[in-house]
Order: sequence, then C-alpha cells, then structure tokens
Amino acid sequence: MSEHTDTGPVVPPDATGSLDPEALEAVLAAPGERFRHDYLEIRDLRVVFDGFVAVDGVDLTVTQGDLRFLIGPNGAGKTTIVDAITGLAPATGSVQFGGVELLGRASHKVVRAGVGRTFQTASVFDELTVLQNLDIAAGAGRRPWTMLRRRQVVPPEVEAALETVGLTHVRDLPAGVLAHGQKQWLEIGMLLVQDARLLLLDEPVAGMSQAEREETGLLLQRIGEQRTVVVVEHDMEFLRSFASSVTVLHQGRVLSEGTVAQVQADPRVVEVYLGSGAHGRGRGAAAQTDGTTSHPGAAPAASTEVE
Ligand SMILES: Nc1ncnc2c1ncn2[C@@H]1O[C@H](COP(=O)(O)OP(=O)(O)OP(=O)(O)O)[C@@H](O)[C@H]1O
Repeated sequence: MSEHTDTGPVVPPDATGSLDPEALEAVLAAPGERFRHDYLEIRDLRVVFDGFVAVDGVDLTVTQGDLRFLIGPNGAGKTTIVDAITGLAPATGSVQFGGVELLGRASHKVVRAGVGRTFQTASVFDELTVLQNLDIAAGAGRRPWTMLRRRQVVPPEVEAALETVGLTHVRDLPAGVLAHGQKQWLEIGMLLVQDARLLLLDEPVAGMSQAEREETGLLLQRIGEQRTVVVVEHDMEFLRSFASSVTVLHQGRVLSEGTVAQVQADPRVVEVYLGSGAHGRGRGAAAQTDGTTSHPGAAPAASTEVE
C-alpha cells in the first residue's frame, strides 16, 4: 500500500487518456433494476471516543441517483461517519443500505453488503499493475496466486472498470508510477469491480490538478446516476461544480442540508465557516448532560469558503 504523492505522471503525456463516455454508458446501463431500491438511511448515529462525542445524533438519507457532498469544518465528524458506516468506528443508532442494517457488522461484511470506500490517501498496491490491483479487488473469493497470475483473458467487469475510469492504456503499468489522479481513479475502479453500490469517497480530488478534478467530477456524476455516492470534500469549487446535494456538519451534528445554493444561503453555514473562526465563537469543550464532551475548538477549515 502507498500514500499518494503529488508528483506528475510517469506515463507519457500523450498516454494520459480521458474517461470514455461510451464505456461509462455500457457499464452504468447494465445494472439497471437491482440498484433501484438502494439508498442509505442513517438514523440517530452517535460515535463516542472515550467520552468525546464525535458524531452526535446524525440523520442522513442519500438516495441512488444523488451525488451527496458531506462538508464541514475540520473535526466536524465527516470521516468518523464514514468510519461508522464501514465498521471502523464504534457507533450506535442505525445505518441501513438497501434495507440492510450495517451497524454491528464487521468491515468485510459491510463490503459484502455493497458498500465501498476510499481513504484520504490512495491505498493501492504500488508494485502490482493496474490490472492486478483491479483483479485483486474483483476476486475476493479467489486464491492469491490465482489473482496475481497474469491472465490470458481479462474478466469483463475488470475490462469495463478500466475503461470507465480511463486507465485501459496504463493497465500493465505498476500502480506506483501512476499520477495521483490516476491512483484515485484506480481506487474508484476497484470499488466498481467489487460491485460497490454505495461509494463513500474521502476527499477524492485532494492534490489533483484542475483537469483531473474535472475528469473526476464527471466520473462521479455518471457513477452517481446509478449508484449511491457520498463524497467527503473540502474543495468548494469542486462541490459547486458537481454536487447534487450537500449536508453540512458541524461539531458532530447536521447543521444544514439542501442544494448547493440552499446551504450557501444558510446563515448558520456562513456563521460556522466565516463567523465563528474570526470571532472565536463555538470554541471550548461544551459539557454534556451525560458527562461526555463535544468538539473542543472544532476550527473552521481555513481554506474553505461558502461564497
Ligand atoms: N479514533 C479516534 N479517537 C478519538 N477521537 C477521534 C478519533 N477519530 C476521530 N476523532 C475525533 O473526532 C472528531 C471528528 O473527527 P473526523 O476525522 O471525523 O472529522 P472530519 O470532519 O473528517 O475532519 P477533517 O475535515 O479534518 O478530516 C475530531 O475531533 C477527531 O479528533
């Protein structure tokens, strides 16, 4: 596994490729009926770390076809919500996807329920080729040596994912030589071959060039037409360009929700991003009635603007 770097692509400039709309159509048209009733329904989600309330009674509903962005100042609880959904943080309440309760399931069983996530740093196997990375993601049930062996025939779902994320031309290169954006696309491709119907993406465009952001946004919009996609993001320009809806979190709670225009016009959102940082309001650990504390000094993200 590797952390991403912001170094440029090692593949030649003329081989950078772009996302193929026709390939996208083919992949996204296929699933059809089985995606129809997929939606994420979170009720009264609460995550407490050693008495510290990181997520405090969050309700969230994201339907298939939506492209929901989760935003909020640093420490608002965005990643913790994703961790709770995927079995990586202890939580109470309810998280259902497609009618299946996820809370209490081990991480691998959450994956089997059709939920996939990416992390803030790309987690691909640098030494393995793009194709091998996808093959491993696709073949959870196969034996390691079978997955690593170079195949004569590439499985159709892997072929389709390669084309969807625009990496067919680099499929035999080690993932380690990919540009940062390409690594993120590979991760998304890995979720597609795993057949994730709910994709949870943590800051997918961090460190990307403008062109890569644009490609990524278009990719997510298209994937979001058929799958349920939740994007944790700080990049407001990216959000304005591609979000269908936005949930704003603050101190572990939902502060505002709606279209981009609606949340931008919400005075509470403006206050959190612009007001409390400047004047120091909202800081200090607030004592809860149950003896827990919440969000000491959850500072606004300095780089984040809502206007
Ligand atoms: N394992 C943990 N143990 C204790 N506290 C934690 C743990 N994970 C997260 N926290 C705390 O929970 C709060 C929410 O963190 P989280 O990472 O979810 O915020 P975020 O909104 O994703 O922030 P950022 O935008 O900076 O990534 C923070 O105050 C963080 O320090």
